[in-house]
Amino acid sequence: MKGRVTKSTGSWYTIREDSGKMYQARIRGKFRLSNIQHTNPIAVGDFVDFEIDKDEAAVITKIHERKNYIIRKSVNLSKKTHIIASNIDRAFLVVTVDNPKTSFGFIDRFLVTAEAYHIPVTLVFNKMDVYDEYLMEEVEFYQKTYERIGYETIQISAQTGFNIDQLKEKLKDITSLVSGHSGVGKSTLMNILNPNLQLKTSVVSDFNQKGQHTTTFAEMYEWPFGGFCIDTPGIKEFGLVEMDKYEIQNYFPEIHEIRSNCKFDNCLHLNEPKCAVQDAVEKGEISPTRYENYIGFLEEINENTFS
Ligand SMILES: Nc1nc2c(ncn2[C@@H]2O[C@H](COP(=O)(O)OP(=O)(O)OP(=O)(O)O)[C@@H](O)[C@H]2O)c(=O)[nH]1
Ligand SMILES: [Zn+2]
Repeated sequence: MKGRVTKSTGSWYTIREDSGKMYQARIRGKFRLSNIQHTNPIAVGDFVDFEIDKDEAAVITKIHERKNYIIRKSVNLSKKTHIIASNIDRAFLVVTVDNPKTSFGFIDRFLVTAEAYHIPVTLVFNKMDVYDEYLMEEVEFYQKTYERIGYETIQISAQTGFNIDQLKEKLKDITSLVSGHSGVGKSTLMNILNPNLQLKTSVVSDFNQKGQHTTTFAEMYEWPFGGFCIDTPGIKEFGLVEMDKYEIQNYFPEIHEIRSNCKFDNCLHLNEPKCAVQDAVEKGEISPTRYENYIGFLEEINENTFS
């Protein structure tokens, strides 16, 4: 049988069979032993083969190759990482320009990490119902900045329902991740997209009241209109993936596109002569804030390397 892992506790895995029927499954030891890189051999989002053994228990027999996956550092001290979720078709980053204001820095950090993970991103501008003319212009400025380098954007209001049908069209039939920092209206949005999600919120708080481990696990939900959403409680942003200083430019599409025009192959676009990227910033073809954030991320990497 074939299915997809929708939830994992570490020893039990919930599998949604292709027909929609749910199973509780275990894994065979060999998966654990063969896993040298990650603490969890199987993650939410994985496509798996499974069978029902002689004791009527479901057992996972095979994991299909992952298209992509997101990770976090393992809680124990090992060098291994924990796979949070896999096979994500698109991430939707909910942002607001007021109450709270999402910064370019936060957005760019998210985009760089998503690029490193090979996950396309749509920027969702929420709370459009409350913006005055000035803030609307700010939204449009952000949209222009990101659309011209290839990111999709959409304006919505989770409160009034503005453009929610258009957003559903984008979420339909794919596996998505919805992120955003605290207060942007992510929960409000999830609840209008899927009223069943309200259940989950209360389950999580019960769990915490018992004084148990507060690490919550990712879980995959089916949207009522088709497609899946991977919820990662407690994870507001991706952790920065470990990167080499020469690698970062690959995750800025507008830099990546023109870097071969720089005089030096190993140009970092800081103050090297005949640098196509610095020229493009000067001509206004590359957004100055994007360029500043590129330099900021480079500096962070340098600090980590020397400490
Ligand atoms: N005006 C307006 N308010 C909104 C909208 N969406 C959410 N809000 C309000 O913004 C506040 C934060 O919304 P939440 O849905 O709790 O935000 P969140 O992103 O889930 O925040 P955390 O729970 O901290 O992660 C609440 O007071 C919502 O009522 C919107 O489209 N318009
Ligand atoms: Zn350069």
